[in-house]
Amino acid sequence: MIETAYLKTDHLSKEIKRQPILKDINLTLRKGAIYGFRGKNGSGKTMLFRALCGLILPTTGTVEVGGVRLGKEISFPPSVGVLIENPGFLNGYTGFKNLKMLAGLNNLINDDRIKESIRLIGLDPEDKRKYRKYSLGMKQRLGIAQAIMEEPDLLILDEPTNALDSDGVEEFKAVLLDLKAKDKCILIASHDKEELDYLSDEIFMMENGEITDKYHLQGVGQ
Ligand SMILES: Nc1ncnc2c1ncn2[C@@H]1O[C@H](COP(=O)(O)OP(=O)(O)OP(=O)(O)O)[C@@H](O)[C@H]1O
Repeated sequence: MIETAYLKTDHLSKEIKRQPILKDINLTLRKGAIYGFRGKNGSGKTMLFRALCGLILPTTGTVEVGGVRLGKEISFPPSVGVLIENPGFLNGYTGFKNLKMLAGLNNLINDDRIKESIRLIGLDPEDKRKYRKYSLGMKQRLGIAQAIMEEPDLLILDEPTNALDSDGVEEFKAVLLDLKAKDKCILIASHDKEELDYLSDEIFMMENGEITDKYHLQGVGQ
């Protein structure tokens, strides 16, 4: 089978104030696969993810998504869902209203799909509590729902499960495997080796802004 790359980086490097943060990153990632990124605190996972979704520009090298170079023809990947750090949800809105507001930016999905995404990740779309009353894990679940609700071709999740209970982790895994089966390209950074090994088709190890090792796994559902 010939696998075509969906996301490709070519000698991607990033310096901030002359400090190298990312060093010569070369990735070729396809759709229908889950990629895990592991590495110590400060190894560059979040910065790499920022570069892959167009939030920072490389100092040298390129990022291509769907054959289009970021920062040149387009600023952001055409179809992307992102969970990096704290999403900018509004404290005074319910979970549903927060997602509805964000869904309104692209206008691709209806209320039913928003509610389904909330339900899939174990929250109640009819919950009348405001976001400020949500627990840490509920906030993280809503962040995941936001990232997946439009079923984007590229999904970038930075430590998506660190506040989740075991039910939340199971719901998360099921959602991701369903998206993988729908031919999405999925990237996850996590410190949980077991969870990452379970979900991923390939693992990249990062150290000091470099990819120092990678290994293939069976990948669940293959
Ligand atoms: N705004 C910034 N300006 C300068 N340097 C930064 C900035 N943000 C992060 N860094 C540096 O970039 C490097 C990579 O940080 P990054 O957040 O990507 O690591 P990480 O692998 O995601 O870590 P963690 O596991 O703690 O989330 C670190 O050395 C960090 O100090």
